[in-house]
Amino acid sequence: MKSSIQVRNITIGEGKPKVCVPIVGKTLAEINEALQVIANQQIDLIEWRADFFQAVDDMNQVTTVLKEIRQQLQTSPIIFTFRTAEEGGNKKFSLDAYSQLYQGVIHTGLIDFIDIELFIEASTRNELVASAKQNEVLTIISNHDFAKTPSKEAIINRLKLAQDIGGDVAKIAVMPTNPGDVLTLLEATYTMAETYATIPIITMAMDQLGTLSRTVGGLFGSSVTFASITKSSAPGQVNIKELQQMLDYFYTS
Ligand SMILES: O=C1C[C@@](O)(C(=O)O)C[C@@H](O)[C@@H]1O
Repeated sequence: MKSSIQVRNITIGEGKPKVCVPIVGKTLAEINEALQVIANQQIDLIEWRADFFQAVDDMNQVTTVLKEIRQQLQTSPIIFTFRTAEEGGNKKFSLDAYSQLYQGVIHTGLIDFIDIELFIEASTRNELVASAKQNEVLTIISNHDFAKTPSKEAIINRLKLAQDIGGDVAKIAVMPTNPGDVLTLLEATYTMAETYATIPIITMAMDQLGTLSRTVGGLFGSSVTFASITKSSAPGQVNIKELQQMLDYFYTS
């Protein structure tokens, strides 16, 4: 099975994997600096990792940043992500605070995608998915295992669950401790993409060991790869220029 979605000027799940760059600034000034650098690069999507932003608990400031990003990158799809501390993020937030932030951001009309974690409390998660759909915001349902690489079956089951609860994209990032773990991730990706997926999937093995998955993961069915531009948002992200060169090597379109 193969599936794709069209968003703004790109089709996710078709051809060369799309390159996403995370913005990890702590302040509006730092975010603006990153936006200047991004403007000169060939990128497909940007992710605002709002858990790095100092004033993420102030909805007015969050909206100001989103307006700035939208204004400077008019054609790129924007993903909004608050990564919880439980899954490798930078700030502790109560479930209520997470939910309020997400509802607020969904209603701004400034984003294309919102990244909702698969394993937050289920009713809140489902409410957020429903709210995103009502407001025409696409959902990436995500899971991050910074401690290990789950079994092939467990990886597939998480991606399937993300699909079953209504995600538009299913994503998983795992931590390998040996090369076999990277193979497990790639095998799970391939089986999911070929056999079960009705939506695009994004997978990666983190850290240096996992670099292979960030460069050739697309051949196995992963539709987006995350690259660093100034600072990285996760271990093992390859710098955008090097990544683009490697992708050119493996894909023609
Ligand atoms: O989920 C992901 C993937 C990621 O963790 C990575 O390993 O590249 C980076 C995060 O910013 C993003 O939200």
